[in-house]
Amino acid sequence: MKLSQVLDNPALFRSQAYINGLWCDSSDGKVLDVTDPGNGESIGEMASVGVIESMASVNAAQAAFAQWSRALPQTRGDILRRWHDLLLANKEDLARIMVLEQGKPISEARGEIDYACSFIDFYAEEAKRANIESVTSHLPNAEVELWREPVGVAALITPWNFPCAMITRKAAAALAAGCTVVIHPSAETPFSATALAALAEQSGFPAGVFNVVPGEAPVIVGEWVKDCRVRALSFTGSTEVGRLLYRQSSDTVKHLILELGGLAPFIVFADCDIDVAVDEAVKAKFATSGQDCLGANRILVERAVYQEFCEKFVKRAETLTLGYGLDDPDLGPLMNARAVSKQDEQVQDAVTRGAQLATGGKLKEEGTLLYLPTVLIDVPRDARIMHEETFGPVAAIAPFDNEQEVEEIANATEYGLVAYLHTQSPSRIYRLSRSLQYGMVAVNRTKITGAPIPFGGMKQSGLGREGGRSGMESFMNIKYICRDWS
Ligand SMILES: NC(=O)c1ccc[n+]([C@@H]2O[C@H](COP(=O)([O-])OP(=O)(O)OC[C@H]3O[C@@H](n4cnc5c(N)ncnc54)[C@H](O)[C@@H]3O)[C@@H](O)[C@H]2O)c1
Ligand SMILES: N[C@@H](CC=O)C(=O)O
Repeated sequence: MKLSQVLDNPALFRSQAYINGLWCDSSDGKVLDVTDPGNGESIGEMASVGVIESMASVNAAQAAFAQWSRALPQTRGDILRRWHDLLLANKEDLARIMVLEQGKPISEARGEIDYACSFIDFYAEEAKRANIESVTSHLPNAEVELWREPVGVAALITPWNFPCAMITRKAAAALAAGCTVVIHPSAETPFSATALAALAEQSGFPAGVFNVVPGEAPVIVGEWVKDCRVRALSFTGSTEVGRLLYRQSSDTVKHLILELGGLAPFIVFADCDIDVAVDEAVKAKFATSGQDCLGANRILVERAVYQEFCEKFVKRAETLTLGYGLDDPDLGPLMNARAVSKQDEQVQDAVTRGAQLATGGKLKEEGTLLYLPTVLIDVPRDARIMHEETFGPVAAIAPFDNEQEVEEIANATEYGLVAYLHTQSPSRIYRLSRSLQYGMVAVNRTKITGAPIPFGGMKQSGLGREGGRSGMESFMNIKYICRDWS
């Protein structure tokens, strides 16, 4: 099915880059073929632009910065608000675009549009609150002020698993702060990005403020990292590419926001409500077919309730439906064949090292990307799945005997994005919330994200925060003014 055939609003189907308020093809005519992971069919071709367009996007964003950064915050907020309203008005079409290019179930896609909108809503307000701060002076006859000013052009690089929300979480914050943006979406999901650009154009962002540049990532982003005019780089994606961009940005000392991979521990103590813990673990593992940076990668269960938990979890996993996103199953397909191979490799490795495969471990049907919800139990600590992000529907469960042991297992990783904890003991909640080396700790629940919170990780899960007040401050410099009044 072609994307253009499933939209009520055909203006959302854009197959070109959006630079300086104009839609453009690649100067060398290159295109990307985008396929539906649900059936392998081509849904359309997107312009795959190169160095010329990448540089042009920065030229445009730099030229637009002077006016946009000086616009009243209320004006920026009003335009963001119009963008928000247009996204909501086109929610069904945006959700369908996402299903066709990413594969997720339509209910999840609709949920993502709401989530994406919530960031624009939040920052349309927050734009007005970049207040000047007065500091009580430490010097005689001096007035001390801190001003918050936009850093300049911001490069935003986003992954395929949340094709809209990862863009709005960055772009709304940067635009509210007064930055102009150049956005590079993943090659797997460029149509969501250009649909957002079509709505941004309609909202009235001046030319050059909002640019979307699809194509080969190393070519496009490679220009941006070198360019001194790009003052901030906000990246969401794998830790591997994050490390590369960190190195590449060092020559021009950019502000960096890195939202990288995770290896979340999901810790279940015997004193918790096991049925709740099972329900929450199923959500934390299988949402978006496990293709979520917050996905529960290691499910660690206290030995006294281990067997009960495993039986209930396996039963639940086996009831989950798997199918085509528009039919709204519980799980959709994986993004590509590489993701399928990774599941197979991690399952094989765990089994070879002594884990038991309780269910799944293969595709629902050969030739598809529909990987069965899979549960491995008694997974040994040296298995790959206990150290490498799975990013798929394979759950790894292992027992533990005491708090000290589980804390040590949970922290024995380079990652530190989110940890889940299930226990009724207030003192244990307090102790572990302190000692878990994670940027976010979810206690007796799975859903914790939203526009007002500072999303982000520690260690090699990233730098800086997105969302909330800190999300906007990431795109601002503090200028210190000291005035003599004697
Ligand atoms: N922490 C978070 O908020 C968060 C959110 C979503 C996804 N993720 C992570 O993202 C990963 C999955 O997404 P992905 O497969 O799209 O990640 P990825 O790192 O392969 O790609 C992310 C983005 O980087 C671009 N990119 C790829 N290679 C590049 C290069 N050499 N130079 C410049 N840019 C390059 C891609 O085109 C894409 O736009 C997982 O590791 C997941 O945990 C993190
Ligand atoms: N699930 C995350 C995105 C990571 O993949 C979120 O809620 O923002």
